[in-house]
Amino acid sequence: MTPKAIAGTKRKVKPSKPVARKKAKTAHLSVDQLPWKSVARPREAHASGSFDGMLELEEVSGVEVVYEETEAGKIVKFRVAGEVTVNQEMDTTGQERDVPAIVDEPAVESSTSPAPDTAAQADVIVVEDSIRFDAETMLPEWSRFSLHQQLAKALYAQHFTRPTPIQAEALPLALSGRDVVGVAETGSGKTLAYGLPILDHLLKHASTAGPTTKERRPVRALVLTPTRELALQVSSHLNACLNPVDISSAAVKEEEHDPELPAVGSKENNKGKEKGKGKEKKTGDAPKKRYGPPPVSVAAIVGGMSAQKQRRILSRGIDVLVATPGRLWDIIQEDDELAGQIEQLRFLVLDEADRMVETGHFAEMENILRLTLRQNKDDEIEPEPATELRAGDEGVGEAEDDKAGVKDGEMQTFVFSATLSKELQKNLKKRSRPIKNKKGKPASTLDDLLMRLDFRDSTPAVVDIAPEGGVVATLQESKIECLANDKDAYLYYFLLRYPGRTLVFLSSVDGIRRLLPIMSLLEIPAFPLHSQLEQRQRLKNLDRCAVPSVSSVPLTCSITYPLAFRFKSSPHGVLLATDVAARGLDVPAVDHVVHYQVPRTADAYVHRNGRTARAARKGFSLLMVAPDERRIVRALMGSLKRDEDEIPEMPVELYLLDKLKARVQLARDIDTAQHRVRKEKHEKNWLREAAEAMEIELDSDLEAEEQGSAPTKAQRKASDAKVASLKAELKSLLEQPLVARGVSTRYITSGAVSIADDMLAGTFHETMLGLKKAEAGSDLVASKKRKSKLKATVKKEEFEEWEGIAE
Ligand SMILES: Nc1ncnc2c1ncn2[C@@H]1O[C@H](COP(=O)(O)OP(=O)(O)OP(=O)(O)O)[C@@H](O)[C@H]1O
Repeated sequence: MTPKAIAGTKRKVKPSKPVARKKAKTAHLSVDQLPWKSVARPREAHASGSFDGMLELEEVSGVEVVYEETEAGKIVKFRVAGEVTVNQEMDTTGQERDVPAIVDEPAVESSTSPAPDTAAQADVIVVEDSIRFDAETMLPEWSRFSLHQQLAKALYAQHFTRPTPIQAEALPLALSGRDVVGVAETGSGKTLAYGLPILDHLLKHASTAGPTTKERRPVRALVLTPTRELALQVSSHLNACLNPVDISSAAVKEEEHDPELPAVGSKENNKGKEKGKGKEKKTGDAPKKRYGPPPVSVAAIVGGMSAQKQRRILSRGIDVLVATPGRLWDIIQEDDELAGQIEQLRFLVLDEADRMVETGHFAEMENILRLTLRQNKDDEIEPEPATELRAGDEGVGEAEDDKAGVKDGEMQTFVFSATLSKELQKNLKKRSRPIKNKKGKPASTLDDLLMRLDFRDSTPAVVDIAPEGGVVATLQESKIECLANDKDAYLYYFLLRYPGRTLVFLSSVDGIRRLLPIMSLLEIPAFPLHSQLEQRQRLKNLDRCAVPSVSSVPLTCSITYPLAFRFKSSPHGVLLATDVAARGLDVPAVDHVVHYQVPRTADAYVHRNGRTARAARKGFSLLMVAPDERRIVRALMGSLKRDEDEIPEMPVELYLLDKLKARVQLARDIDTAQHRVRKEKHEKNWLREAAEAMEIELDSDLEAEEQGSAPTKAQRKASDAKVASLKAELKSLLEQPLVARGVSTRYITSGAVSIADDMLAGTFHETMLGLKKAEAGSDLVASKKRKSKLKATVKKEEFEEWEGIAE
């Protein structure tokens, strides 16, 4: 096969095996040397159950498989898209044959990012644009950062037209070599705020950083995250910025977004320069794919991954390693080379640093951080007095003084979270030791941990743009004050009244185990997520509630995702979760967060709420408050410097709630009856199995006792009948329509409330007849108005009824 001429090639890379160069047009490599590409999965794909526990996915594309009959047996040939042909010869028994390696000259995309000279890295598809990409005009809001062309294209392709506020504040600092402590609201794009400077540096220095063929690519950046899910998410978020991008299809998508934008190649577009939009210039026909080494690689190494896979990833070389501290420390202990690389890091990131200490990773974190300390004490810089940067401050983005910033080639440190206390930020910046308690210990474990960071910057820049009180502008909060026993009914009401993807936070695994069967009996599609589930099941359940968001689907990438990569979308999915899901997870389009139990800390409240209202989307949170939790709410709001009455109360149609309470009670009765039977069976089996395992015979008295306490056949029959009758009763209740007070379903235009108009307008509620279809947030606004009118007329004492119950 003859490779096609490579049009527009700016630079050619020497073949990794010079002997074979130009002797043939084909490459004979082992399976591992095929151009495997780590698939940058959409963020929610970390949740994909379709992967059955696979935490990393690689694919090889553009490879044609050809079978040839030869005298020696059947040969399998892998033909790679016209540029390189990779032959893997096998006989019919599947034995690989040793064929000399011959590699064609791969093309690289840009002269600014020459690729390392290594065959192991010849595994990325380079897309030659059919239109010219001009960052200045196509992505003007990012142009001041002069990001590497690849990153600009990726941002364009993902329709990230402008930086988010934290990105706008942190990028200039990080790009100019400062250490940065970034605090910004949940879902505000912190990952790219630290990720883009790292990738930009690595892409721009790819030529000098390139190792030789035999060397393992050294880890240049380490991102530590508290959970596996978050590590996988960060890795795929960063990989999405490195994926080859086909700008022509990105431009087409852009047009879909903005109807005013002329079609690529249209007359208007060709006049683009004058019009100011659609300035891309067509330079050819369909985009061309070619193969070249990846200038930068990002991968996650987390618990649950096979050792073999881990070794393969590491041996191939990772520039940006995203890891959880526990697993990373395990590997470091057995891998001196990796330990050496961690000592030489160019970037260190702590994402959600405050959670890291909560999850009990303190010891591993401490060990890893110790590796990043400077060996030579003389290198340490005297800390400067602190000056805090706020959005809008002059001088943001410029070095505060001549000494600020890290020396060339030294490690830059980024610490990001949505919740880092002001006191801690100040201490970090001044690098002063935290205030100690009476026993001489630091004020908090987090203080202690962060004080172990060896910032190379004399004055790490602190960018704190977290909103006052931790509330994201697009989030609407609400609360329901009710008895603890009524929470199931109120939750059920909320889920029926406001269908949507809902994340319900409970404080214990037992709570989830109790609620799950009740929800299931009430036909609510609920899934559990907690630490006692297997990782695979956790990811699967998360997936069930996730759908791809527009920004996360690689619409413009030249790589097509495998078919298995389908999402089980469930627009009304309900996830019953503990705080395992509270931090960092970017599950797109979560409509509501419900705090079934009041969180114990203000940070937990902020992070739980942060699972909705992400990336400037609207979101809604509901706090369910039992009388004994009011005290906690008061303290929680106090520590956020807010007034507890600020959170408006959710309106509830009490007439319908009563009907739902009856259903919930039945579901509980059924569950209790079934649970009793399950428990009896379990206990009986347990005793037998334990006796069998110990090879002992059950004491005859014990057996008799067991026989005596065990339900008789008649009793079992009676209990089965009871469950069946309760189930039938519940079924009939579930079949009955929920009709609001005063509504006549027989004569829809009559009755105190006519539903005819709503039916004609299509605004009627499908499950709750008589109510209008509404978003939780809009109902809240309406009820707020209603309440303020009422307030003018009704005596204050009447509103204080609740207070009476609470005290
Ligand atoms: N400039 C941008 N424009 C539009 N969307 C963006 C931009 N940058 C990031 N996003 C999207 O915003 C979402 C949230 O980003 P990210 O997960 O980084 O938030 P975060 O601040 O780290 O949140 P958390 O504190 O909850 O971890 C992601 O889906 C991401 O793709």
